[in-house]
Amino acid sequence: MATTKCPATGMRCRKRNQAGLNTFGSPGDTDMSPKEFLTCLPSWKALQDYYNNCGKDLVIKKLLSEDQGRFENFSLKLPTPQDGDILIDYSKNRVDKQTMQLLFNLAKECQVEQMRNAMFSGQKINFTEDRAVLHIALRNRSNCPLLVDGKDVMPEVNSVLDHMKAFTNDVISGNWKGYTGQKITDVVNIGIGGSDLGPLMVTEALKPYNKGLTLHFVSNIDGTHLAEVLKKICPETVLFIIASKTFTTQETITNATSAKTWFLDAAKDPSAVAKHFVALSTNEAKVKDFGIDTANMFGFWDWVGGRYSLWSAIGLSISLSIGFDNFVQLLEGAHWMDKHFTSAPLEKNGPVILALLGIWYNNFFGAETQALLPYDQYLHRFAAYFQQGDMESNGKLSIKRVP
Ligand SMILES: O=P(O)(O)OC[C@H]1O[C@](O)(CO)[C@@H](O)[C@@H]1O
Repeated sequence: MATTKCPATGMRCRKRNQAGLNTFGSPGDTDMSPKEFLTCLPSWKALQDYYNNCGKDLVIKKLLSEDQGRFENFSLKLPTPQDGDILIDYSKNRVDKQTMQLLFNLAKECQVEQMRNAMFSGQKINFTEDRAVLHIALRNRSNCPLLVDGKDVMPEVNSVLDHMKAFTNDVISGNWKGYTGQKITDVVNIGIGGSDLGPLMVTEALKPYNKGLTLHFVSNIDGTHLAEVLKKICPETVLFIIASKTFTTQETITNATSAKTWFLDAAKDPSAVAKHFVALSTNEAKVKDFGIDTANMFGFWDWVGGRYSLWSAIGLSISLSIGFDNFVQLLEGAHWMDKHFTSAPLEKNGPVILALLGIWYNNFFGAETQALLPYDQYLHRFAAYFQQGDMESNGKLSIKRVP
């Protein structure tokens, strides 16, 4: 069987060929570096030529004054079922019609649509770890079967959601009591990376929907992060969520252990841990070792990437903050966007257009900085969340600058 190098990693990509995906449309073996591989594509060369000839001189102010219909031509309105339109206005970018056409040609030559369909059908497109990339199953509100290794993952997804619902309702209503019989008032999520930033960003963004519990997030290995939170809470009324896909991450386990010591100093009785500690993880054995009752464990699966895990049990802190019904609405919104992504043609596809603009700026303008400037104070954590996704996708932390 022919192997190809993956342009993203340079690794030989037998797995991807086995999945019937011919990497980036390239037949057979190649010894090219990933960058060479990509830059040899005719669509890439056409973009480079266009950039050299006129793309580099595009000026937004001039583009706007020369084309009265620029806003209409370079924007998308995506009508949501209940919440009005999402407007994606990309008219204030250094692109013209020709640039966009060449970018769409690149996407087609790189088989973006085929790769997207492979991802949505549970194929193991994460060939370096031999895993499916299926966070979309977590928000698959249509509930249509999604198969990984021939097995429908939806029953397990729904069963964890049921567990999250029952638990959320119990804690918010006060049915769930602490070791002295008091209701929970504070929730501390201990995690890092995707097990922290996604829930932190969403609970901040959706603060107006908060149902009454106070949420805290601890991620830093510097003990003062936890110490400052411990000053604000009481062992009798706190719930610790230990959020870790692997349950081996040093920062998280260190902070979780300190939290447990602090708690037991007050409670004295190890059986009280069950009332105040829950785990979100894929690693049942490690959760048990830590001393958390697996009845209080909310599971997920290896096909959930850390940076996409807020849609999984890792979103329990979100559910506790805004209530389970609102958490489901969040899943519905993401599912709606997934449907748009899978059905809209590339030229009218919001996520595809935004990604292509990134490719244009990053590679042709050499822009190293991308600024996210949310006006809305509730979105103030968004940049950190986005940066983690960006860092992990690129395998490096990129501080970027748009010229
Ligand atoms: O959830 P875990 O296993 O503790 O990992 C935390 C984070 O560390 C990473 O593995 C690397 O940053 C992320 O992917 C993940 O979100």
